[in-house]
Amino acid sequence: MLLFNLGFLDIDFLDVLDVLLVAFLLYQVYFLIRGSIASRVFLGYLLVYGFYLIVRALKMELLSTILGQFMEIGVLALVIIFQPEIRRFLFFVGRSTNLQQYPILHRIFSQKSERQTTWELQPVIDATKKLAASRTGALMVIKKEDSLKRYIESGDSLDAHLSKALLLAIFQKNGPLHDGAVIISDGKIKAARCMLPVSENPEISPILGFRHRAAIGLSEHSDAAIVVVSEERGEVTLVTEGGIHRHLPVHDLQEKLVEYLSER
Ligand SMILES: Nc1ncnc2c1ncn2[C@@H]1O[C@H](COP(=O)(O)OP(=O)(O)OP(=O)(O)O)[C@@H](O)[C@H]1O
Repeated sequence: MLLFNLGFLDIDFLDVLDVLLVAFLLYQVYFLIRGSIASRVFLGYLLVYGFYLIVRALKMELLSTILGQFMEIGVLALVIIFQPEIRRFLFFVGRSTNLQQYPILHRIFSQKSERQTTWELQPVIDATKKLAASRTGALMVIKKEDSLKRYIESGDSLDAHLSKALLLAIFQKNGPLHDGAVIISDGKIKAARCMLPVSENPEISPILGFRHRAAIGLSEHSDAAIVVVSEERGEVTLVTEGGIHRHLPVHDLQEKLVEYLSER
């Protein structure tokens, strides 16, 4: 269906839709990679691509063949370079899809895990209170739906019953297990000394160091709830995919944790 004619250009409905979709996709890509080194690589690739289109339109055979080959390899190179961003994008798309609407998919993809109850979370709340009061740094990950297998495997396996005493012992300043994160799932401390992915988001306050960046990094890759106790300031922070809640009084932490972990 022809919409309008611009001199030598016939523009129909599908062309307009095509341009709008490309613009939307480019904006999403920009949104995902802005501020990172990847954004400069992407800009460089776009410039070379623009140059290639001009060279091809001018029918400069040799140059367009060379650039054409480069573009083909470039797509593969882009997939490798942007692997974390692509993963984040697909994760975001997958997460935005409410599986509850599709019972069969929900049954296939949702892991069966016991819901954390207030009672199960009590040791985390009590330990957080004590850790914050004594300004002992801590990083505690509480599993929701997404598997945290690779992060659990990065640490020392414990599979121990969750208790306040054990959490306090783990995060003791000179203890062998205090570095890294503890991962809690189904009322158990699965592992300690776990390594989390560090967020590269340039908008994170410079006041927050690696403990907080690791918590934010994990929230970009999973739906886990992460509790951080700052060693420097003794403040409590809860990080979830929904955002960062800083300066949390302990009773607010409990409320927010229960609310977040029980919502689907
Ligand atoms: N990628 C990571 N995964 C898990 N734990 C990490 C990671 N990076 C840092 N940590 C933990 O954070 C500690 C360093 O915290 P750092 O002082 O840089 O962070 P911070 O956010 O400023 O916290 P604080 O306010 O407690 O000082 C490390 O000793 C380690 O236990």
